[in-house]
Amino acid sequence: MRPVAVLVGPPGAGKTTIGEAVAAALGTAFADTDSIIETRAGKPIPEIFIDDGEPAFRALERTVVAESLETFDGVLALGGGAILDEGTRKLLVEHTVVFLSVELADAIKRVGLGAGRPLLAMNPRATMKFLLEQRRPLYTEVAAHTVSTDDREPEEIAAEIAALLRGPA
Ligand SMILES: Nc1ncnc2c1ncn2[C@@H]1O[C@H](COP(=O)(O)OP(=O)(O)O)[C@@H](O)[C@H]1O
Ligand SMILES: O=C(O)C1=C[C@@H](OP(=O)(O)O)[C@@H](O)[C@H](O)C1
Ligand SMILES: [Mg+2]
Repeated sequence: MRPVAVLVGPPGAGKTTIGEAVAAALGTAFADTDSIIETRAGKPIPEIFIDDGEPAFRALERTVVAESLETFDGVLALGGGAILDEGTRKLLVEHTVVFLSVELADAIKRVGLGAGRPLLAMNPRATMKFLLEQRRPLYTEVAAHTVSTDDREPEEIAAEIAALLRGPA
């Protein structure tokens, strides 16, 4: 088993929201590695960062992503920072990866003051600007398709991705 598609992109790109809609359109399951991590850790992501630190979160993320890439049959959304890990990027070479791109203005509008994303809890605008610049080449490196989400409704974006995954009629 392997995912039908893997969604990557920065926080606020809409991986969770659009992933669910794409899975519904295709009649497949949806999973988000952040939710799996929370279930496994028994606590929300901000608490993992506070109690155990970011390196512990990244280690758990690496394990959960690798397992999901091997076993999950459906649309899989990754957390925005999963692609920072070189091993994860190597695994993604074998998969259909869709990069949901977003520019700073829309990303910040969507995540506000972090909304459960500990990396953005302080100084969200400067942090998001840094994350976008640091990660853009990594998202591009792993992706077979890039879909822009700026100034677009989730339903429209999901329909485009579902059509792309179905392939030519
Ligand atoms: N295309 C979009 N336009 C407007 N708001 C969006 C769009 N995509 C997602 N959102 C909103 O932005 C927030 C973050 O979306 P989410 O799916 O959690 O992103 P990610 O998982 O990539 O961090 C949510 O409140 C969601 O409803
Ligand atoms: O960008 C990141 O490093 C992170 C993004 C979050 O997921 P979303 O991209 O779904 O917000 C979550 O995995 C964690 O807070 C770290
Ligand atoms: Mg998400």
